[in-house]
Amino acid sequence: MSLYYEAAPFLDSSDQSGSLQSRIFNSEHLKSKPSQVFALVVEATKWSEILSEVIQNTKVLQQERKLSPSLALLLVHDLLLAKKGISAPVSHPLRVAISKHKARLTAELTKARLKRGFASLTDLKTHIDEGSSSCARSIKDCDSLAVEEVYPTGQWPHPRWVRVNTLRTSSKEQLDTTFANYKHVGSIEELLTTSKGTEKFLHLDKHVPGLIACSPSENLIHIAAYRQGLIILQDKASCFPAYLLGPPATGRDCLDACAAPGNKTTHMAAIKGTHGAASTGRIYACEKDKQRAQTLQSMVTLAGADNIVVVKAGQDFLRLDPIDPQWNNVGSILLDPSCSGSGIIGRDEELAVTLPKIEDDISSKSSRKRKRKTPNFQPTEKPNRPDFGVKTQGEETTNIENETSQESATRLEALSHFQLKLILHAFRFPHATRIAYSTCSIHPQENEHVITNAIVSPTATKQGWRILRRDEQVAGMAAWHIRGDQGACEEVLSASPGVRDGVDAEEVASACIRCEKGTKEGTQGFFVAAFVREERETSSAAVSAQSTSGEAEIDGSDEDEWEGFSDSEGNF
Ligand SMILES: C[S@@+](CC[C@H](N)C(=O)[O-])C[C@H]1O[C@@H](n2cnc3c(N)ncnc32)[C@H](O)[C@@H]1O
Repeated sequence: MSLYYEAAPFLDSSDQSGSLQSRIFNSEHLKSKPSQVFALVVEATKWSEILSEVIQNTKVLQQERKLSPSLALLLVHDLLLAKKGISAPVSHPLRVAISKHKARLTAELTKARLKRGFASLTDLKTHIDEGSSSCARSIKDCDSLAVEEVYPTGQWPHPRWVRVNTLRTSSKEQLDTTFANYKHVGSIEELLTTSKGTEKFLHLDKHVPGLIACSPSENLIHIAAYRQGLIILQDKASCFPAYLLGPPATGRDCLDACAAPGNKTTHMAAIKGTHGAASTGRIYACEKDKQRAQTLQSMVTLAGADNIVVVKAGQDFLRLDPIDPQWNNVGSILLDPSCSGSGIIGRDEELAVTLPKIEDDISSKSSRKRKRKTPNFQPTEKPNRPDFGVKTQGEETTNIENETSQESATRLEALSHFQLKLILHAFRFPHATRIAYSTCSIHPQENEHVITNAIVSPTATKQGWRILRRDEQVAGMAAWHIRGDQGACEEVLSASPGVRDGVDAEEVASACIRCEKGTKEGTQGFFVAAFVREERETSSAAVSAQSTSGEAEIDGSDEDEWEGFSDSEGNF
């Protein structure tokens, strides 16, 4: 019997006894692999709202009488979204029945996507993944099965992270209403391994205020609190940058250099909002991509942050003039630039679909760049890639890891330069005293190397920037146990001896915060660090003079060399 015939009853079933996975894995009638049935049902469920609309609009069910709604949903899912397409021979009646409608189904999916304001299928996928999960609620009721059998990748499932939007509500209010029927558990591990019938569980995060972890199977995108912007689905690691940056002194402005889709922007707004709307200052949110800026604007409005956030649609951060008087009040800058996205859970498939063009852009731009000039501060070209203890690192195949080592080194080098360039530009805002830098990459080339290169740059020295040490960080971030890789910092320092005395690799590494993916912490792969300097009076003339010296080879390079990188980001 076909996989689809076997999976369909699980979609139809009103049987809620036990979790979906226990019902599938304990079924005695399956001929297909239970893990395959389980993955298909979970994925199709995540997409059911949109695909049902697509199926209805194409009137496929009226024309293909042998298809039930569930069968059609499963088939359309695989036809339009699965990497390998439909798992049946070309002549299989189900495959024939659905494939002949492919053109209309694809067109309807595009319409459904645009109607929801998503510029690309990748954006929609990210949104869907944020709103649901391919992981099961619990593995406890599958005690007899190895984790690998339940989760074929061997990874721990990813909790559903919820940030309470304190611009619109409070944690107490949400715990008393939206989450009133949830039982509290003491750790993520307990959350991921607890299941009792239909009972719901949550864990209050110990590191970021107002952050809640729910079971992976929790589908919150349909609930009122989400639709009204009271809660925001945001991965734990993605909440670190705004929290680490910290609420700036009241009245000071913030810049979010790379803002769309806006999770960190609205988190910053929520932190600033606690000062009271009148005295918060503004957040200027730059987004180079105009379409993504529309998503950003919608998110800002939904979050109730319109009175704090000013969206600069189509604005390239690198084209802002730091000494323009309009930025005189900017005290903090958040830099969350485009990156390889190697830390994102479920990234592999997405990359395979979307990255070829971007990779082409990066490699062609970077080879053009090499012909022109060599920057003073080159991120180390071929660093040893340390093992950060990511459980599944060997199994992860991001596009970068699939490339030849020369291709991936070239691409990472290009990304590193872009990221370093953003930081050096941020250093020039004369009245800024804090900068947070983050990526959803696990590669040291985009993380420790960039941070250390920035600290030893002439701009950092002249402008007085240094790393924000662990002991100076806000309590939750100082307490986080996974820190940066010292060896990676040492590589950069040893390549630039004497450039800036007093920079200590151990101190820099411990100031860096890392998150690993696929572990019991329930985070994605992520990196964040912050820079700080004392408040000082810097005349515009002095800043201007400084900005034209030093690392001009980096900062003076043609802006268009950096075009093409803007979509390689991971968005949470
Ligand atoms: C990793 S995403 C940012 C995610 C966002 N901070 C969040 O938490 O929702 C990077 C974004 O930066 C934008 N971007 C890239 N280069 C930029 C530049 N030079 N100026 C402004 N935006 C840029 C990209 O278009 C992309 O939307």
